[in-house]
Amino acid sequence: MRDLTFPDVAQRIETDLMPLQVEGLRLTFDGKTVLDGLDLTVSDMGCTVIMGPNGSGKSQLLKLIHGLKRPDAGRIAWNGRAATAVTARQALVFQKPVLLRRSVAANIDFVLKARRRDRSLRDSVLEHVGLADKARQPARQLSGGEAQRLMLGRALATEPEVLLLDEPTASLDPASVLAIERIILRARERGVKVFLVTHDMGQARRLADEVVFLHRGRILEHAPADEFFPEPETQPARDYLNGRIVV
Ligand SMILES: Nc1ncnc2c1ncn2[C@@H]1O[C@H](COP(=O)(O)OP(=O)(O)OP(=O)(O)O)[C@@H](O)[C@H]1O
Repeated sequence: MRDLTFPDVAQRIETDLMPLQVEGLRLTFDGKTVLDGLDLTVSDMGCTVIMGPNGSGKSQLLKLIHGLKRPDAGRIAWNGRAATAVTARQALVFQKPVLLRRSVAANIDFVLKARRRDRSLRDSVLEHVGLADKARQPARQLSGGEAQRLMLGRALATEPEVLLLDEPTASLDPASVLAIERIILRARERGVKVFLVTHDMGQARRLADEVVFLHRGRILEHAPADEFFPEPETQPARDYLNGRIVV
C-alpha cells in the first residue's frame, strides 16, 4: 500500500463528541443480564481498546454506545448528547464484512451518495485503503483482508468522528492485520476517536492508548495501556492476558 496524502480522507478533524459518559448501563436478553450496571467515562482521544473473554459483553457495549440499540437501564452521553442522536457522526465496522453485491467502487459510491458526499472522494478512499487497482472488481471476489479494508474504506468515506471496530482483523493473515492497523492508526492520528474490540494481544498492545477490561458484563479495569498490560489489577485480567480461561 502506498503512503499518500489524500485531501479528504486525510483531513484532520476536531470532534466535540468527547467525553463519552456511560452511567448504570444495563442490558438483558430474556431475563439474562449481559451488561450489569456499567459506569465508564472516556475523556481522552486516541484508541480505547475493549478487551475481555468471549461473551463478556464487548460487542453489545459497542452497539449501545453507537446508538444502534437501547439499554434496559442507564444513560449514554457523548459530550451530553444521546447516543442515538450522534450515530451518523460515527462508523461501526463489524468482524464480518457486509458488502453490496456490486463492484468495489460501487460499495464506496453507495455510502457517498447516502451521505450526500462528493463522488470524487471515492478514488482517494480506495487509494487510502489500498484497493484502487480493484475498483472495478466485484466486491464479493475480494479476499477476507481486502473485504475488511473495503469496509474500513466505507466507514472512512462517511468521515466519522468516532470509529467503532469490532474485531476488525479476526481471521486475517499477519500482513492484512498490519495493513488494517495502519489505516486505524492514520485515522487516530487525524483526530478520529477509536474504540477497538480485539482478542489479539499483540494488536491491543500496538494500538491501545487505554484499555477497558470487561468480565461477565462488568468493567473490571479501565486504565492506560502502559499500566494495564504490565500490571493488570484483577485476577481475571491477569488470567486473560496469560491465556488462561476466565469465562
Ligand atoms: N440476540 C441475543 N439474544 C440473546 N443473547 C444474546 C444476544 N446477543 C448477544 N447475547 C449474549 O450477550 C452476551 C454478550 O455478548 P457479546 O457479543 O457482547 O459478547 P462479546 O464480549 O463481544 O463476545 P465475543 O468475544 O465472543 O465476541 C453473550 O452471553 C451473548 O450470548
